[in-house]
Amino acid sequence: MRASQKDFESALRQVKLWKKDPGNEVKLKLYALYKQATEGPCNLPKPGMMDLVNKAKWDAWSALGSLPKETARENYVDLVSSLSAASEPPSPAKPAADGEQAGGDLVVTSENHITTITFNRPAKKNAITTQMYRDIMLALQAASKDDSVLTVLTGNGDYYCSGNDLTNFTDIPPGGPEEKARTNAVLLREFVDYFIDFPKPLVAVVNGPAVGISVTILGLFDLVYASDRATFHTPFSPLGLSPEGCSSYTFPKMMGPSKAAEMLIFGRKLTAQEACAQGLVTEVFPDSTLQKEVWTRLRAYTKLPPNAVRTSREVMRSKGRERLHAVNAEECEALRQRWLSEECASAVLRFMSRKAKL
Ligand SMILES: CCCCCCCCCCC/C=C/C(=O)SCCNC(=O)CCNC(=O)[C@H](O)C(C)(C)COP(=O)(O)OP(=O)(O)OC[C@H]1O[C@@H](n2cnc3c(N)ncnc32)[C@H](O)[C@@H]1OP(=O)(O)O
Repeated sequence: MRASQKDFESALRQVKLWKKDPGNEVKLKLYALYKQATEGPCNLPKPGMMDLVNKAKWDAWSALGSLPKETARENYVDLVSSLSAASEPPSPAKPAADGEQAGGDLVVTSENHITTITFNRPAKKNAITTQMYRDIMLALQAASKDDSVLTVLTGNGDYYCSGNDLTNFTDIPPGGPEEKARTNAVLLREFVDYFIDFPKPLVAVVNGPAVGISVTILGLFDLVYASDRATFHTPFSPLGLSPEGCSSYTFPKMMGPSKAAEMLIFGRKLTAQEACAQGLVTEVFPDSTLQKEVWTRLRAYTKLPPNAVRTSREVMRSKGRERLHAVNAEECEALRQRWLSEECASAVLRFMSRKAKL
């Protein structure tokens, strides 16, 4: 099968997520194939004998002779997929040595029939930018059609996600705040709709604290596995906001109205154990074993007959879907109005001037 540009880009992202160093020999092979695939045959002058690293790279690249770019691309994808298949579960993305984040703010990988979407903005506690909302929708769209059985959301670094990036509210378009609020409401509704309509089991691996919209949408997930370091916080009132992600419906249903009110109206932060007791979290794991235990379990789940899994999920979900869409529409309209409020504007300003922390 020929590797497309998309396969190649996905392989490049996957390499950045490898936890283990594959060794110099593999790295040289990957380097040479990458250069051949993107630039064609090596026509650089040979580095001097003492320039050991660059000479090794030059040798590896030159050894590919006139191999066509497409073949190099294909060989690169094949090599990455063979090495990934033999490796450990997908590891959280690691920041590059110079502090730059590998793989962009959102990293999507697919292996062992699991598509993993990783928030990868650890320096900002994985706050979700407008671009990330769009990329999550694209990733869900692709995951709904790929050969994966499960789709996982997780975070890289110490946080799962600190919710909506509060600077999303600061670029005001020519149409003024009203236009911004209207556009945001439409986009938010579309974003949440993706979760409501997603056809495969959705799993959250909550590796650390979760805030705002990253918590509310958990009510639309099938499984929520959490580290014992995770906390669950929806500080909407202090921000002059109101709940979204269908949480105004899913949370009271799941935990009862008064526990939901404590979280969604009064902003009470839950520990992972409390969230588990309230039904928001499926199971809590010690932070040190979360990754190993969860990925082993998820891999076992992918071995179940996929059509049976999908059918069971569909019969469990179909009855509530229409209701969820109506709730989503209502929540987004309430938020459109909240975004135009003085309470919300001052909360965002307070955060921007760093006087406010949760
Ligand atoms: C397609 C759809 C597009 C539509 C867009 C519409 C948006 C829809 C939104 C729906 C409604 C809103 C839902 C929410 O999610 S509300 C919750 C918002 N989140 C917060 O209020 C959290 C704010 N952050 C904090 O309080 C603290 O940062 C936190 C407790 C999370 C961590 O504190 P800590 O002291 O450990 O770390 P720092 O504060 O120093 O943070 C490190 C850097 O990260 C930046 N940061 C963290 N969180 C956010 C955030 N949510 N938005 C922007 N930036 C964030 C923080 O500023 C630090 O940056 P610097 O190092 O540069 O100072």
